[in-house]
Amino acid sequence: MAELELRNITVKFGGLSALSNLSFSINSGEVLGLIGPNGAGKTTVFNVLTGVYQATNGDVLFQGESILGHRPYEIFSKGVARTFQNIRLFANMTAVENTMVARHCRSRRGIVSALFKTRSQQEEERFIREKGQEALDFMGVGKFADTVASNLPYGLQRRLEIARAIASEPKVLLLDEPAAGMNPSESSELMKDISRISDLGIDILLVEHDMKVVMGVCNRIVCVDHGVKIAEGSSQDIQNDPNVIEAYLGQPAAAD
Ligand SMILES: Nc1ncnc2c1ncn2[C@@H]1O[C@H](COP(=O)(O)OP(=O)(O)OP(=O)(O)O)[C@@H](O)[C@H]1O
Repeated sequence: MAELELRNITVKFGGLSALSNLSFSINSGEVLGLIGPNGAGKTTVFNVLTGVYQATNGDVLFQGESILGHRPYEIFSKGVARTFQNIRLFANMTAVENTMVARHCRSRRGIVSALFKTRSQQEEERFIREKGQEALDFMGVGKFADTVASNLPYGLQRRLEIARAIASEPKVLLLDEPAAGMNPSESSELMKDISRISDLGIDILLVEHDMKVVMGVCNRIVCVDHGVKIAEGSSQDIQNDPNVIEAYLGQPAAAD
């Protein structure tokens, strides 16, 4: 079943079509890779799926219902979480506070109980902290719970960003270049993490330039170039696809 779907999406910036009539879906239980050369439109896809950009044409469906025109916070609350190409943590908050902010989207208490710190509010706050700590533990950064985010080394900040997304208990997680800046051993750890996240029942859309990571963890891959889908299939199909080879190398694959 399609969990999150782009249907005939076009996004224009002035005269430039960043996405043209693009359709694909992230299905239940899968890790879907989205690849393409620089400027192909991958981040624009994330911004459309999360309500940051509005499409010029087409529809976006979450669990079969249109979420077109919904605000980013509403889409996040429905269960679509993301990480960013350039890490965007709350730099002055501790690691656990970062995860707690994300978890608050699942809070049942209103503003009144928050203001008056009612007993039920205090209990819920404790619960939110526990859930945040669980997400940190899951991503292996539990012992840094009380460290201010900006004081964490880069690799741990990347892990914290994923922990923050997981703390919101998403149904779908969009990862934008999570291996950027990682060394080979960190990116091979990341591959294991992505599989463990998938095992939690979270569907994943992975944008990544590190092909070893993409080919290693994705069940299926979509390749875009100049905002158009040029190939879709298994990692093997994609590696052998002449359109993909041409998009990356700038010329058709040599015939035998
Ligand atoms: N806010 C914007 N205003 C104008 N043009 C934009 C905007 N966002 C993206 N673009 C353009 O849309 C095209 C697609 O950009 P996008 O960032 O989605 O590509 P990408 O595949 O994520 O690239 P990269 O791999 O380099 O991150 C590019 O030509 C880019 O310059």
